[in-house]
Amino acid sequence: MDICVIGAGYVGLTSAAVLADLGHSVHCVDTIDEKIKALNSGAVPLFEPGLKELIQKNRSRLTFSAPTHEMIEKSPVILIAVGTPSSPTGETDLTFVQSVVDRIADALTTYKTIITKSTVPPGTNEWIHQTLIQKGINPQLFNVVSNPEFLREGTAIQDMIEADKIVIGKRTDDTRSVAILKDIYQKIDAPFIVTSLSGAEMIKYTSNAFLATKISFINEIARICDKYDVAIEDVVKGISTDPRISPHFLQAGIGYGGSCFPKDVRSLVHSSLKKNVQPTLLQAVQSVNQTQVALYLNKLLAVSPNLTGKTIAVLGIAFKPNTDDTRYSPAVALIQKLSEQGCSVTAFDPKAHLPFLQKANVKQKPTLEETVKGADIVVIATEWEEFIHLDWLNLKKWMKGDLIVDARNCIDPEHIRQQGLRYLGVAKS
Ligand SMILES: NC(=O)c1ccc[n+]([C@@H]2O[C@H](COP(=O)([O-])OP(=O)(O)OC[C@H]3O[C@@H](n4cnc5c(N)ncnc54)[C@H](O)[C@@H]3O)[C@@H](O)[C@H]2O)c1
Ligand SMILES: O=c1ccn([C@@H]2O[C@H](COP(=O)(O)OP(=O)(O)O[C@H]3O[C@H](CO)[C@@H](O)[C@H](O)[C@H]3O)[C@@H](O)[C@H]2O)c(=O)[nH]1
Repeated sequence: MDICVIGAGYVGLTSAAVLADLGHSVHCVDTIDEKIKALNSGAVPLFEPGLKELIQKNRSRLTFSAPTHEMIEKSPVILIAVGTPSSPTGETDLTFVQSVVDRIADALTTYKTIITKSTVPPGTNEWIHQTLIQKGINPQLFNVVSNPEFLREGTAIQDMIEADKIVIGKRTDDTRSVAILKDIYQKIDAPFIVTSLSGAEMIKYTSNAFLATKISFINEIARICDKYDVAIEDVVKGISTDPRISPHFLQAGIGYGGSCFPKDVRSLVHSSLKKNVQPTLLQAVQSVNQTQVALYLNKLLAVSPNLTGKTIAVLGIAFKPNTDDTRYSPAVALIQKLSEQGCSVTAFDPKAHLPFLQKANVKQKPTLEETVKGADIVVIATEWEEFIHLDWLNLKKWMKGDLIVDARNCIDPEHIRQQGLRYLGVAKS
């Protein structure tokens, strides 16, 4: 099948590569010229494990270009994967979706299945349908389908190919789309969940809000455990054998970040308030998360009250391991807060770059050794494998001080102490 994927970001590129790998002919378009140039020269403008290789493998079925009238006109299936960021009020900014809808309307002459993969608030897909009709498009010429994406950065390809479900939201008068989507995804062995347009939109937000809730819940429990000298890991181990709880998404630390959880919880809060429903629990989830970085900073200040003039090495910039994405990264927020304390911050990440212009007292270093050399304190802010399995004796030699702050609960305090270093964490005995 000929598919036009609009947007060459994490979701668009992964979708394009996976759909090409499933045997479809895919045209991936983006408005950013440099991205298209990079893709056409064999580079991938973001880091996602396996993506470059999958694109190379399927290059004969994959083209990259600016969004042209012709590209949209000739594709019977259009997949929208553009960004849906937060506006300052928390409401989802649909500017990119709106511009795609305008472009589709200009090129819609033959029947099309318009699939929305971007995460959009309840009511958006129906709005797309109505907008196209208002623009004079015959409703017989298209169907709008909500097909939210559940991939995680770092494991995007596997998550898409081994999906635990494929959610399809459609209008009741749409008799064509389910068969078309089943055809597109026929090689993926996952149950289809067919629901209304807003039902699919709500499934996506509910999934992210539930996972964010688990994280804030365990972070709150860790705060209590910290006061009673209880290791949070022991508590998680103790509760997670119960299948009703499960061990997943119960890793305590500096909180959730990334391009999805913060903005999607905000958006759901906004959608809720818009209909006069008080989102008490969702707001509490946000409130815990927004104070996690300060919790770690205060722990550090309790041990080392004056950070002025100190050198702090922060290991990790990305919002989680195995990605170069720094959107809403708690590690970046921590670096920012530390820099405001008047200390010198050196930062290192295997893939990510500091998003803000480096300040006089904040420097990203190219190697671990250069980052840690002369540091009074080392903070693990993103749990990359290589930080979990550091050669601590070497690290100790490079450091001036001896304090290790584990902001991701990812290292063994006993092991650190055995190397002659001091360990600081929340709810770690
Ligand atoms: N990143 C994830 O892990 C993830 C997972 C599931 C769902 N989502 C959702 O998927 C959507 C995309 O997320 P992302 O992280 O891939 O975004 P992104 O910001 O990485 O990429 C979006 C791309 O769309 C392009 N674009 C914007 N307007 C365009 C237009 N009119 N025509 C062509 N291209 C255009 C941008 O230039 C950009 O390259 C969002 O709604 C997000 O919430 C993201
Ligand atoms: O137990 C945990 C699990 C995660 N996190 C943090 O939570 C954030 C999000 O992590 P993760 O969910 O692994 O990454 P994303 O790539 O943002 O994926 C989420 O957001 C995507 C976009 O909507 C969805 O598609 C995915 O299903 C959903 O997991 C990161 O900062 C993690 O460090 C924790 O603090 N503790």
